[in-house]
Amino acid sequence: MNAAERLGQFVLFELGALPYAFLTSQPTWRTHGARLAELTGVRSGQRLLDVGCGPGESAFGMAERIPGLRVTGLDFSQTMLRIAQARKRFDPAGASVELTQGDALNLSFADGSFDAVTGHSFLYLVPNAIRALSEARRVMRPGARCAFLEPAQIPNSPLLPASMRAQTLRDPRFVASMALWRVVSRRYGRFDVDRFERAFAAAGLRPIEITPTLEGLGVFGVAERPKLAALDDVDWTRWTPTDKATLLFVVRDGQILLIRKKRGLGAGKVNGPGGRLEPGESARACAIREVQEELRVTPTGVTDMGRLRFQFQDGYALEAQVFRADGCIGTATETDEAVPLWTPIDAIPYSEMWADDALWLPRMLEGKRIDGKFIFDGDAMLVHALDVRTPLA
Ligand SMILES: Nc1nc2c([nH]c(=O)n2[C@H]2C[C@H](O)[C@@H](COP(=O)(O)OP(=O)(O)OP(=O)(O)O)O2)c(=O)[nH]1
Repeated sequence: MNAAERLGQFVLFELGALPYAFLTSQPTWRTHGARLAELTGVRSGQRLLDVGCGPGESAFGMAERIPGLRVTGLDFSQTMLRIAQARKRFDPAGASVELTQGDALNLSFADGSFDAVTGHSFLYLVPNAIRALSEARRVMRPGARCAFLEPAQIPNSPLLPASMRAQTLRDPRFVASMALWRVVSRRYGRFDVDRFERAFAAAGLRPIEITPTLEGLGVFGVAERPKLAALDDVDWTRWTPTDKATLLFVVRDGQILLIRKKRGLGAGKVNGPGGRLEPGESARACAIREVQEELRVTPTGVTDMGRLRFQFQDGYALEAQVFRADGCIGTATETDEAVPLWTPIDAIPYSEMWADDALWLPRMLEGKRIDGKFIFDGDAMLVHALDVRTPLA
């Protein structure tokens, strides 16, 4: 960005923040913001990211329309956010909205961490709309939708249609906000069906609907992050798990110590003992602690046998480090977490285990190191890749 562009941004987003907040604090702006949330199909309890939230009118409108929705409003302008913070205190929906400063072209949120992304008058102002949409796609869970309201490209039109000008006395702020929208978007660019479709496609989003609004001055663009269907649909180089967990298999005298899991992820299934890492804990320490907690034994001769990466369709991602032990101290005992199952190695009940276990557990028991990637939809394994290596002596 050159000096003139930086100055333009400062004037628009910092100096202009207060008048902008004044003009956009009106019911029509709020209603359109709320409509954006509805267009994504997001529900109570889910998380929505509103990019370029400005002074927050749309974000508050969404939180009000869908009670229980957890809205994160993001903007890069300190002044806009300061105004939004002040308004949050007295807005009836303020408590459901979290405000954060950030760059929409480089979001600091984890992959798949939102159920919806919205933007009101946002894409037309960012220097790179495709980059902004790609980032939105990354932080959306597969199958989630995004919705944007942008000024529309309408050839040879007057500044405002006569019907809108006629509302000036009744709703001067709304009419003024529309006039400002038209003037600023003449300089920064506008959207139509074609531009939305091209931008969505370039960002890997599937268009759902692109419809005019505001008497033709605005256009809603709604798109979906396609569900995961192939391993390449996940960027494994940037992949960060929501949780890290462990699995540990004690193998002694031709038998393997399995459990019938009583609670947590995969309850009811047969598995190895294991669980999620506590803050600051190493994978090895976690694996040993989980065996102690679940079966009241302490594993000995513990070896790291590799890792498994699970990406779930709903956005949850789990990395599990797998360990093997050649013995344990104590007698495996039932707890409120697990029932111990000493099982002959040739009678492992794979049909009662996670679908992927039949792929890698036999290889691990042959002494091979494993590295697996899996995409799951609930309990169903959709695709997988397994790398098996003979460990160095
Ligand atoms: N064998 C196998 N284990 C899996 C698969 N997917 C998966 O999450 N697991 C394991 C890894 C973890 O040991 C366990 C999930 O952690 P957990 O729910 O037991 O965690 P936790 O003990 O911390 O539970 P909680 O206290 O939070 O309830 O499930 C899989 O596909 N195969």
